[in-house]
Amino acid sequence: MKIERFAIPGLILLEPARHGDTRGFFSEVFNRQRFAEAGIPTEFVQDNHSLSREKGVVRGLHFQMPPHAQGKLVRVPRGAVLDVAVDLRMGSPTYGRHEAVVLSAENWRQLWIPPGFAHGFVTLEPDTEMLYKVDAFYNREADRSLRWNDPVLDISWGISESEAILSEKDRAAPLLADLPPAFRWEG
Ligand SMILES: Cc1cn([C@H]2C[C@H](O)[C@@H](COP(=O)(O)OP(=O)(O)O[C@H]3O[C@@H](C)C(=O)[C@@H](O)[C@H]3O)O2)c(=O)[nH]c1=O
Repeated sequence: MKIERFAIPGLILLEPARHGDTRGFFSEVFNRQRFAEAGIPTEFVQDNHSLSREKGVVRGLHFQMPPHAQGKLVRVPRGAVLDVAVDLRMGSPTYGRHEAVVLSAENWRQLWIPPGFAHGFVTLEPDTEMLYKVDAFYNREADRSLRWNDPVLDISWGISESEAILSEKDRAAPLLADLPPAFRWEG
């Protein structure tokens, strides 16, 4: 399994092996021991699956307030996304900065996003499915959005506001400057 880290501490990109043969392929997409060795020592409590019908669907940027903060292990078994994680940990050397990576059925990459980040993605292909494991349960009251195209975040989504297909909740999401501080950097 290939493992890559970023300038933003905590984010981990993983690429599990895919064993191809004439029938297709086989892949261990999650192995608790190997993922723990890679720095993801967590117990997951929920598996989520979403389908986005069109190219240009933007979901995010989302997070849950403590004590319901979620770490997310995301992957794309069908289609492709540009996946984005924004560091919201107050005091972090990379607070407000983000990473954006392509996750696709083709590149087979997974992104580990620890608690303390806002997460979102834009679909690069129609009929894109996202699967992700989370380490805390969904909590509707703790669920928050951050405006996907807040200029302060400076994220290159590759689409304009008029092209983006968003939920009403995400369209009305607040800017970073208007969010209450949610997370503290713990080094
Ligand atoms: C996230 C979630 C939503 N729901 C419900 C609430 C709502 O009726 C419906 C759709 O919810 P949303 O519009 O929030 O779905 P969506 O916009 O796909 O939300 C997801 O976006 C990505 C970027 C994430 O990082 C996820 O954690 C999650 O926030 O599903 C659950 O029942 N459980 C869950 O864990």
